[in-house]
Amino acid sequence: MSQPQNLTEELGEEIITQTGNNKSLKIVQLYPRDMNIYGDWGNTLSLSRRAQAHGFTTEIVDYNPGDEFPLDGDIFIGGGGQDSGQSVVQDDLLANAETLRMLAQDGTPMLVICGLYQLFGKEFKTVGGETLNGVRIFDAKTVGGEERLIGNIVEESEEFGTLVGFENHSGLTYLSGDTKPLARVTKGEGNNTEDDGEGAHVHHVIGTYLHGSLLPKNPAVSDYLIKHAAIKKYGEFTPVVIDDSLVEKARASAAARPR
Ligand SMILES: NC(=O)CC[C@H](N)C(=O)O
Repeated sequence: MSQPQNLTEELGEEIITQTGNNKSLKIVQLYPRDMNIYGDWGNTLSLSRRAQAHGFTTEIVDYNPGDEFPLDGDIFIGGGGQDSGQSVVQDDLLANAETLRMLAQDGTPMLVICGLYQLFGKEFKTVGGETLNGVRIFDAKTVGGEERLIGNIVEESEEFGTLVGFENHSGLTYLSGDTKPLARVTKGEGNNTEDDGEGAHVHHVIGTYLHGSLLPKNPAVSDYLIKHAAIKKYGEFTPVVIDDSLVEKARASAAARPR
């Protein structure tokens, strides 16, 4: 199914609500035209709704190749894509690599999933023999594998506790240097088939193979992104206690599912 040209325009009325205070967060979705599969748009929507529940007004901005880069973004989020989609965005991404590195070092929260996670590393050698250079926020290299790693995944993260989700990738990612994994896999594969690491986490930038059900099923990750965005912009974050009982049921059911 083709993506709408501008997801924000399509759903804008619904997702931007006034909450009566003057605090707002701008969420930038990176490359929704080419990098947005397996429900990744749902992460953006979920993040926006969660920020609204914490009392913020939210604005979602799509960033596609050639657009003016939204330097005033408070949270950057990007999804997965096929190798071909990654190839399409590569030049634009590299043109913005220094800006993204600067924002990351400055503490801007970001969440990048699968295909964009791979491109936030140093390089991705595709199974077709192409080398895509990355942004170098993560000290990570990815190599295209012959086999796809597909299925439900459960992992334990120091920062977030248990994370549940779904992975679907052939790229195998290897971390080095100071880049630590986001979590240790207890069910599924994660970064590669050799170690139990999944994803990566440096500054406030999270890379992961968990797709569109990540933020709806793991609100602690949304809260982390919102908290760091709010502290960076306003110097404070006062969380609202949100009833997560339904989420807890969904998490328990996801964790119990077979691979
Ligand atoms: N789901 C994805 O984003 C896939 C990324 C990459 N093309 C891979 O298969 O490894």
